[in-house]
Amino acid sequence: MTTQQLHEQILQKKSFLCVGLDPDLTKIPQHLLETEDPIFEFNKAIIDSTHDLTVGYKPNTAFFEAYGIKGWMSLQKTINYINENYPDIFTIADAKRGDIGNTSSMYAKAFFEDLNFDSVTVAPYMGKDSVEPFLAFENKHTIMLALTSNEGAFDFQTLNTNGKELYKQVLETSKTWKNSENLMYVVGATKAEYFTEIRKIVPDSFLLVPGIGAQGGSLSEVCKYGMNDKVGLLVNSARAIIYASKGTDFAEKAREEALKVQKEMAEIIGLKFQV
Ligand SMILES: O=c1ccn([C@@H]2O[C@H](COP(=O)(O)O)[C@@H](O)[C@H]2O)c(=O)[nH]1
Repeated sequence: MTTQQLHEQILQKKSFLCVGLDPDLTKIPQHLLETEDPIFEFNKAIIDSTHDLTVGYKPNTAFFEAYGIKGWMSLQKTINYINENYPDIFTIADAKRGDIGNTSSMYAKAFFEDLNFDSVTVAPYMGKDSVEPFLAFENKHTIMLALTSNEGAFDFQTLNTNGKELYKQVLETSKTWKNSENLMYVVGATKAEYFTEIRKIVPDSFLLVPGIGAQGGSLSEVCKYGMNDKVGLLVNSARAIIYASKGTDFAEKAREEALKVQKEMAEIIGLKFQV
């Protein structure tokens, strides 16, 4: 998927919501545990009930890898289900990969070719040769961690290195890499006050923004400081949507929560873009 197609879908759906698929067997409704593949059944129901309100799905691979080979198969079924039934929806493998180039190439193949995700999250710590193998894939996107939503982001990412905070250095340097037009960046919603500075460095890039909902970030603050003239944001929420209910009505309740976020987004888009 191109960023232009993503932008068009955002305007059409009046939404820049990305629903996080973080299935946890201790949290999903009891009745699903009797099915052959509870994780897939859970995801499928969430996807079917929210697909018109969201432009992206972000399965976090940890929540699949934790269940071994069965979890990996649930991930494959989930991405296939989205690609077959809702091919316009942007998919993100939240895997936070990155290694020496030779190994990164294999990670890129796994997520872009085998699983056919539109994008994958990558950690920048190992530098240029660890990220460029992901960038080589046409119409695929590499979403690099810039300033994360957690408290530990202040341990390293905001440290001053040669007169500049590390996350700014990461943003600036990454722009010089081959095929950098395929980059997007992760910026936490809990760090809304940093968006103005970030937009000075990457005015046109899409930002994946986790941290509204369960982590308490503010959607309106993120939009105020982070939105560009093409929206340029994919705002993720997982637990607040997918675990809105533990009962048989979980998919319905997930839709209600997603709708609340989408309505707020529609209002913001309407005000800013007169659509
Ligand atoms: O900085 C980051 C990077 C990734 N995440 C991931 O996003 C979701 C957030 O889930 P919620 O339930 O909406 O809090 C989860 O998969 C994280 O691993 C992040 O939160 N912050």
